[in-house]
Amino acid sequence: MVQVDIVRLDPGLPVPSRARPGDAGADLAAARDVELAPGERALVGTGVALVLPDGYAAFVVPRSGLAVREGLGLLNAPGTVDAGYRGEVMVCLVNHDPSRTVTVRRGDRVAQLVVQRVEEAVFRVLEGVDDLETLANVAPSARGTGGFGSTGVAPGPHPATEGDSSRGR
Ligand SMILES: O=c1ccn([C@H]2C[C@H](O)[C@@H](COP(=O)(O)OP(=O)(O)OP(=O)(O)O)O2)c(=O)[nH]1
Repeated sequence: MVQVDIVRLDPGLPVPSRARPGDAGADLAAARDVELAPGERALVGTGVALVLPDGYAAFVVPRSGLAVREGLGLLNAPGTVDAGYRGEVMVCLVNHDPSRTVTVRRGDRVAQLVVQRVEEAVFRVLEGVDDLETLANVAPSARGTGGFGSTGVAPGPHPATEGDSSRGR
C-alpha cells in the first residue's frame, strides 16, 4: 500500500477511484466536454494533481470498454506522470474510430491511473563494445537480436515483411 496525496484543482470532479477492490487502475474524469472527429485528438484536464513518492510513477492508461465501444484511446498511452510533476494530470484523448465522432462530457471517466514503483536506472556506457553477444558476462540468449516479428505472425505472412526471407515465419 502506498499513499498518494491528491490536490483537487477542480472540486466538481470526482477524485480518482477504483471501480472495484483489487482494480489496478483508478478512473480519471474529464474536466471538460470535448467532441473528437475521427482521428482527432485533444488534451484534457482531470482536475487533480498528485504527490507521488520518490521511486514511483503514475501511468495514464486507456479504459478498454471505451476503446472497444467508441474507439476512444490515449494517443501517448501509457502517459507517464513523473514523481516530480506538480501540475494537473492531463489525458491526451484520441478518436481511433474511422467514421464516428466521439463525444466526451465533463465528469466522464475517460482513462485510468496506475501507480507503480519504478527503478532509477543508471546508464553505464561499455566503451569499445559494439556487440553485446561478444561479452563474457552477458548470458547467451535464444532471442539474440531477433525482434519485430522474428518468431512469426500467425496465421500467415505479415504484409510488411512479405518477401523478406530474413524473417522467421
Ligand atoms: O499522459 C500524460 C503524460 C504526461 N503528463 C504530465 C506529467 C509528466 O510528468 C509530464 C511530462 O510528461 P512526459 O515526460 O511524457 O513529456 P515530454 O514530452 O517528455 O515532456 P517534458 O520535456 O516536459 O518531459 O507531463 C500528464 O499529465 N499526462
